Amino acid sequence: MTKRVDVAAGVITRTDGRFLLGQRAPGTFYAGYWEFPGGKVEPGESPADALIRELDEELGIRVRKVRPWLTREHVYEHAHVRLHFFDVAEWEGELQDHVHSALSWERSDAQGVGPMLPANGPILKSLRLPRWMGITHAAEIGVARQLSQIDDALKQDLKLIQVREPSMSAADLTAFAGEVVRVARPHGALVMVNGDADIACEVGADGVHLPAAQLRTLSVRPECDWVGASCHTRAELECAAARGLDYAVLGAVFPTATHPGQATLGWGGFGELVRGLPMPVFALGGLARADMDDARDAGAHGVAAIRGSWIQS
Ligand SMILES: Nc1nc2c([nH]c(=O)n2[C@H]2C[C@H](O)[C@@H](COP(=O)(O)OP(=O)(O)OP(=O)(O)O)O2)c(=O)[nH]1
Repeated sequence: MTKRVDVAAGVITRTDGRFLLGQRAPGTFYAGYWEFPGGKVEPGESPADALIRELDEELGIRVRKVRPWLTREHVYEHAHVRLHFFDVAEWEGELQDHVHSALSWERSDAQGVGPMLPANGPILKSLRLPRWMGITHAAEIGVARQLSQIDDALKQDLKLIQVREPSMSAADLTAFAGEVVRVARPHGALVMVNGDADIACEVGADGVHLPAAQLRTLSVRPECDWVGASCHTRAELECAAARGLDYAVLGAVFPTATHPGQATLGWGGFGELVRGLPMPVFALGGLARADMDDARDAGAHGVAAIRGSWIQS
């Protein structure tokens, strides 16, 4: 039977958005490959405590705060590894590497070093996902007004848009989504189209976002670069994970105008539901920019919002 090993690894991000990778030293397993700093969880230790210890031993830094992010499993020749990835939110000290051949600060969109450890491919893809997702409601406020709000938000820092227009005809959705893709491109923002992979492809969007009902009946992953889904329960989140989806959106955290009367999770309920999942999960429901820290403390990748995303015009 393959040995099972728990490993804790940390994403240490600089203010310019670059994250730290280390190159495995000669004489170790997969020498020369690049990894996130971290190491094995010892018996009786929590993954978070293991990471704090490893970052002190490996890099000489004192970590003040880590936030759970993703948990992925990978079967290597030597062991079945369960990797607990954390966001290293606060740390102190000077980096002094004691174990790697080299360290490098890398960008998620244009990584300069390689090869990465085989388990880390999806992690790098997850790091390309922006933290804030703006969700459209053009059918409610009018296409022209929505496009102008998108334009304003893109000029600020919006990098991820979900076109969600369940009441639009296919023709109107195609035209609107095509326009969103056109305005988003120069800003390097990703666009996902809710509910229709064919339209997503036709307009050159980056991906498709599946409503929960479509997720439940999905047999094969749509052929889009990015595939995400809306989830409300642990079973739906596990379904999204089992289908190899790139992200999920989970809500409602707080009451919303879109779904009045819907039961809410609060941050405690949200944190319970997302624990141990392999893909990033956005928090949704009654949230605004100011909620980002609470969301990430609860284990969210970021925040998704309809009303909270758009600067009123
Ligand atoms: N630290 C870290 N380990 C990773 C990443 N991705 C990945 O697959 N791993 C795997 C490789 C190893 O099997 C394990 C890390 O264990 P480790 O670095 O403590 O130990 P090791 O196998 O090199 O050897 P040792 O401690 O027994 O000397 O997790 C990553 O990004 N960071």
